[in-house]
Amino acid sequence: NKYPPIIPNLSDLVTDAITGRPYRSLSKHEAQQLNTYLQEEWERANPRLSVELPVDAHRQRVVSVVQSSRVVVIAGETGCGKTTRIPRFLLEECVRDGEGAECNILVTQPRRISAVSVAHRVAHEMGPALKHSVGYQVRLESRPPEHSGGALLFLTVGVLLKKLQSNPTLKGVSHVVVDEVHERDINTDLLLALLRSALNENQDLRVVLMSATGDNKRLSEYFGGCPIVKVPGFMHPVKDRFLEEVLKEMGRRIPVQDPGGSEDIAPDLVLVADVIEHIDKHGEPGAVLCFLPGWQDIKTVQEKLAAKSHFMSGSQMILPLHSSLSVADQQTVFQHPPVGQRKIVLATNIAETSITIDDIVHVVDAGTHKEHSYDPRTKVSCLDTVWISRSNVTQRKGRAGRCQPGQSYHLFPRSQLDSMTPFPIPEILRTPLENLVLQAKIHSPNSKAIDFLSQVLDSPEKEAVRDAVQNLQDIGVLDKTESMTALGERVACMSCDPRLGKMLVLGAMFRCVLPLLSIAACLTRDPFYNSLQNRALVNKAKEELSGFSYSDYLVFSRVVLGWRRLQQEGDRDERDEYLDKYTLSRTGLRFINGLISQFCENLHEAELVSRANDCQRQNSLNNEHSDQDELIKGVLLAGLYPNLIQVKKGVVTKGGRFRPNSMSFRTHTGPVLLHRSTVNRGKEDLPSRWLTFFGAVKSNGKVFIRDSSTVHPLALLLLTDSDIRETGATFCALTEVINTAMLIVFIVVGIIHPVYPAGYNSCALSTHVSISSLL
Ligand SMILES: Nc1ncnc2c1ncn2[C@@H]1O[C@H](COP(=O)(O)OP(=O)(O)OP(=O)(O)O)[C@@H](O)[C@H]1O
Repeated sequence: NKYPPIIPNLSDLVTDAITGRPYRSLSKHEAQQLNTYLQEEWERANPRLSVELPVDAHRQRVVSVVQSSRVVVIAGETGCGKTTRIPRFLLEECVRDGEGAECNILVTQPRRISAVSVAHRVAHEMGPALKHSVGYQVRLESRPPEHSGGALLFLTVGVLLKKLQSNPTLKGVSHVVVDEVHERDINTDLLLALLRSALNENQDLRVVLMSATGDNKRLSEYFGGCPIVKVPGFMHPVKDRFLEEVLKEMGRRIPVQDPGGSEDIAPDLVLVADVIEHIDKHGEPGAVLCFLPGWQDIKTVQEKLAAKSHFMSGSQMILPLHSSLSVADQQTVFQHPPVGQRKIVLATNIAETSITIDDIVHVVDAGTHKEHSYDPRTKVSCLDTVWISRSNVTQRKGRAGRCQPGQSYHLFPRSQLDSMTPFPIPEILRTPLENLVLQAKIHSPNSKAIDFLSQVLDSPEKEAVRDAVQNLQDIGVLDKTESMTALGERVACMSCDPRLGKMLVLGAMFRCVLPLLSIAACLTRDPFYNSLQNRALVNKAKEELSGFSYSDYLVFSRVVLGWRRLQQEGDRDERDEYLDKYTLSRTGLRFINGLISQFCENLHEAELVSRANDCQRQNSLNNEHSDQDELIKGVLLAGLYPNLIQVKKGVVTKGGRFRPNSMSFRTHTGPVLLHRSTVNRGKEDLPSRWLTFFGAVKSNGKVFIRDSSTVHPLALLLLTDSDIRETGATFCALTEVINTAMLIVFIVVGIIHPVYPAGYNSCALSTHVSISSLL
C-alpha cells in the first residue's frame, strides 16, 4: 500500500460509456439544440417496423412502466421481440418527447455474436438515416454510435463491467437494458449488484431487466419489488422428435439401456452426422442448426460429414460457430447460401439465445454443453461436458420456428427431459471465484469480498469465497487485510485470468514480454487445429516445436513468433505451409494476435510499458531478454505458482512392484496425472523435478494436467515463497544453493524494468525472501 495507486483519481477520468471518449456533460443550451436536431432527424427518417412482433402491441405499456419505475423486469416469451424492439422503443419515445440528448441506452448481451448481430438487425430496421445511432462493442471490436445523445449501444456484459471501472455511476447513461438475465452467468450477477449501487448514486439511471424464462419474482425482489411486465411470445410450430422417434424414422433399432451402467454423456458424433445426412436427404428445405458441446465435437462432425459421399457434391454449406471465431467469421452464419445449397451450422451453445438465423428450419440438439466447475477438494477447476437444463432445451428448439415452422431433433431419450434440471445452475455457484473477487475489489475496494458477494443474487458458498481470497493472497494480488497490493492493481488491468495477468506483469518487469503475451493468449485460445482426428498430428507438431524445452508454453511462444515472422516476411504459400506443417488454425492465430494487442494495451494502462506497441517489437527494451528460455519459464512459474507439481521417480504399483523408471506427479492437493495433450507426458525422464501448470481436467475422479513446463529449482527458490523443506526437496548443499540464488537475485534485479515503481528494486535488493514475498 505504500505505492501510489495507478489510476490516481478515478472520478476525474470518467469516460463516456457510449463513445469511450472522456465524458463531458452537455450545457443546457447544447442539450436543447441536440434535442431539436434529433427530433427533426427522426421525423424525417420516420423509421418503420419491418415485421409485426407480439411486443409491438405492448409498446405503450412497456414504455410507461419504464418511465414510472426506475427498475423493471420484462418477462418476454421467446420470439416476442424484446431484444430487437424494446431498446428501440425506449429511445424513440425519448427522442419524440424532446429528451433525446439525455437518452443513451446500453443493452447488454451475454455473447459477442448476439451483441453484433442484434445491433445489425436493429440498425437495419431503423433504416439508413438513423443507423449511425446504433452500435456495438465487444471484446476486440467496437463500432459505437457516432455520438452520445440519442444513442443505442449493444455490448457484452464483460465490456460493460470494464466501462463501470472508468465510470462507476454510469454518468451520462439513461438506461441499462440487461438482456437474457435468466442465463445467470457470473458477469451478469456481478453487473446486477453493481447496478443496484449505481442506481442509488445516479438518479438519472434506469434499469430494464429482460428475461425469457426464469425466476422473475426473485429478480424483482432483488430490486426492491420492482414491477414485472409480461409479454406473450410468438413461435411458428416446431415439431419435437426425441431419440427413439429419430432412430425409428431413420429405420434403426433403439439401443437397450443398461439401467446399472455408467452414464456416458459424450455425444454420439457418428449419430449426429448421420442425423444431419438424414435431414439433408429427406427433410424439407431450410437450414440446419446443430448444437454440440465444444469445438472438438464441431470439428469431428465436420470431418465426418466431409467424409460421406453424400456431402461430396458441394450442395451443402457447412459452417462452424464457436465463441473463439472472429466476429466476421461468426457473422457468416447469418448469410443465405446460394440457391440449391443447404446451410448446416455446427454450433456450441453460443447460438442458443438472442440470435435469429432467419432460415433455420431444423434444429439438432445433442443435449449437452461444456460447463466450468470447481472442485473445492482438489482445488481444480474443470471444463466438463454435462447435460443441459430444460430451459436450454426450449431455447435451442426456439432457434427454429422464429421465421417459419420448424423441426427439432433431440438426440436424447424423452425420459431424459425429466431428469434435467429446470434451469441452469447459476455460474457463480459452480466456478472458481478468483476473477469475481478481483472484480469486486476493483469496484468496491473497501468491502470484504465475503460482504460484497453476499449482496449478489445467489451468494456463493462462504468457503468458495474464502478459497478465492486465499488464492489471490497466495499469488500476492491481495494482502493479508484483503486490500489490493501494488501487484494486484496491475493484474486487475489485465483482461484475463489473474494468474495469467500476473505472468504478464512479471513478463514486462523482466523484459521478456512478447513470449509471455503469446503464452497467455494461447492459454486463452488454442492455436492448434485440434480435433479427435488431428490429435496425433497436433501432438507430433508440439513435440517438434518443443525441442528440448519440456514446455508446452515455449511451444506456444514458438508457434506465435514463427507465425508473426511469416506474416512480415513470408508469402502466402509459406504461411499455408507453416499452418499445415504444425496443424495450426489460421482463425485461432488471428484471434491470438487480437488478444496480444489487447494485453499490450492492458500493460500500458497498468503503466508497465511506455507504449503498448513496443511490447510487440522484438528489438524493444521490453523484449531484451525474450530469448532466455529459463527466464521465461521462471516468470511463468512466478505467475502460475502455487500451481506446482513435484515429480518423483520410482513408483510402487498397486501390486507392490517397484518400477524405478516410472514417474509419479503430485501437487500440494494430491496426486495428478499428465494429460496426453502435454509434451511432458510419456517422457522417460525430465530435467527437473518440478513442473508448473495452468489447466487441469478431471475425468473418472482423477485430475489430469493439460499443459505443463519444467522449471529450474532455482526459479522455485527465487521466484516463489515455496518452503523447500515442506515440498520435500533434497537439495544437498542448501547454503550453497542459497548463495548462488543470492547472486542470481542481483543479476535478476539488474534487469528489472526501470519504469517499475522504485520500491520494487530496493525491496528486491534486500533479501531473496523479499523478492519472493513480493512475487
Ligand atoms: N435478423 C433477423 N432476421 C429476420 N427476422 C428476425 C431477425 N431478428 C429478429 N427477427 C424476428 O424477430 C423476432 C423476435 O426477435 P427478438 O430477438 O427480438 O426476440 P426475443 O423476444 O428477444 O426472443 P429470444 O428471447 O428468443 O431471443 C424473431 O422471432 C424473428 O421473427
